[in-house]
Amino acid sequence: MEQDKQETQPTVTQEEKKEVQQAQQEVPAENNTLLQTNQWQFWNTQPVPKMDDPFPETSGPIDVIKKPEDIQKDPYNLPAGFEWCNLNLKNQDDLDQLYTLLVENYVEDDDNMFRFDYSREFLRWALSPPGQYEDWLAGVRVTKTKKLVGFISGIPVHMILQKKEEVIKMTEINFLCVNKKLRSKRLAPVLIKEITRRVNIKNMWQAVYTAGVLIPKPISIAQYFHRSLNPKKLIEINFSSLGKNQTMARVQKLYKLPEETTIKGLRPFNKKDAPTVAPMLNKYLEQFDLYHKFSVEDVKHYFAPVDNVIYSYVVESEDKKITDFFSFYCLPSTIINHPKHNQLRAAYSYYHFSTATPLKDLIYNALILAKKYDFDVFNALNLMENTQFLDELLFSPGDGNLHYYLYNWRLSEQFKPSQLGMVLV
Ligand SMILES: CCCCCCCCCCCCCC(=O)SCCNC(=O)CCNC(=O)[C@H](O)C(C)(C)COP(=O)(O)OP(=O)(O)OC[C@H]1O[C@@H](n2cnc3c(N)ncnc32)[C@H](O)[C@@H]1OP(=O)(O)O
Repeated sequence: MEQDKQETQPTVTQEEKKEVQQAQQEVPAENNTLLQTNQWQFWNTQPVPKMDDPFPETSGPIDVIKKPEDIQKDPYNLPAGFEWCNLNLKNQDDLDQLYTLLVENYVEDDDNMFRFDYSREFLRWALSPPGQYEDWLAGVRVTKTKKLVGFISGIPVHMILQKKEEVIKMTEINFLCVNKKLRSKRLAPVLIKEITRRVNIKNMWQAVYTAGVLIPKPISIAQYFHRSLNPKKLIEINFSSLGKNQTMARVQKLYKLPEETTIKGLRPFNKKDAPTVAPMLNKYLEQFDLYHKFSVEDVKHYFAPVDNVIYSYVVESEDKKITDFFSFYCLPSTIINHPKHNQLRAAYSYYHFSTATPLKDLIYNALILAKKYDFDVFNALNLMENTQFLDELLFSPGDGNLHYYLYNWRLSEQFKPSQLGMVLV
């Protein structure tokens, strides 16, 4: 939800910006008491840095690698009446069950007005990348009814940290979810321990994940920014509101976009572009301290356009050379209990690179396309080089933070959002 209720371009001075950036590097003040009581019953047992640990001289793993024979062979015990399952998203019934679990129980905003509604096609796309392991989509079912009540996913990623040459093969964890009726029963730690076991079996010892909640210990804290595309609807659903002295007509005029894109040579990405796009994207990402190194197969999978899932574009020069790239993904939210609207259509800025067209122009064209595809809002995090375009393209800061985490890896520094080169869906 938009934090700034003013539907105008935020007027933030450079100094204020610096302050915000600095604050983001520190643990938020309201969590100081948690920090002192050190109350993390589960997280205190895990190989993650403590909130107040000093930064070491060098980065590296926290726990030693276990010998294969020391990795627990059997799944972790579940409470009586529940059982483990592997989800196969090619199976329509499994896909339907996962969709239903998430659409009814997954992440909501702080005011419980919106809940993510990842579509079935989106889940299939996000959870079936090249090299996926079938037991990394771990579900918990009620033994009697087989109803899916818990889930956690891992996908393989090849990470580069702090500009080192070495690729660290790890897992990206996402979609941790427990049915609302089973909350606060310590099921989440069991899901996390079980996926850890399944990842360790594949001889991988690190993970990357993001969460709205604060747990020990974020490597960085990014912030969401929102660009209105359909201001009338956003105001009607209380996502944003009219500022003082503003009229709906003025706000609509402010956010109006052209019907057609403005960059010559802009066209949808095609799988055939992957061998060119993969090295260019990796080259762009090299400037950041945390990123996933994309293979050609990854690029084909992650960026081949799919309606209502992923939209990707390249800019081609007159001599047919690809110079720039941008993409955004489609993640609607259910609008909880609204008399008129039931879904917020949100586009999220994903990966991009630019060698000829300024980034601001690329994202301006992403906005035009997102509007054309009937999205209500375009969201972006303040990571990578995104602060270059947020102000000028009329994004307003949101009220939620996104914490980035690494499992079993201690960093020698706290990352600023601008050091992050990775977007998790
Ligand atoms: C080497 C490989 C390693 C692989 C694993 C790497 C780690 C992956 C880590 C997971 C990355 C996930 C990335 C995403 O998917 S982030 C999205 C998370 N999902 C949601 O927010 C959906 C709505 N909420 C729920 O479904 C439940 O509230 C969940 C399932 C989140 C917790 O269920 P419940 O509310 O019924 O709680 P509990 O009684 O079972 O358990 C309480 C314990 O769980 C800790 N908790 C709560 N929320 C989170 C959270 N988002 N990440 C990590 N830990 C979390 C909490 O601090 C407490 O521990 P401690 O305070 O006592 O210490």
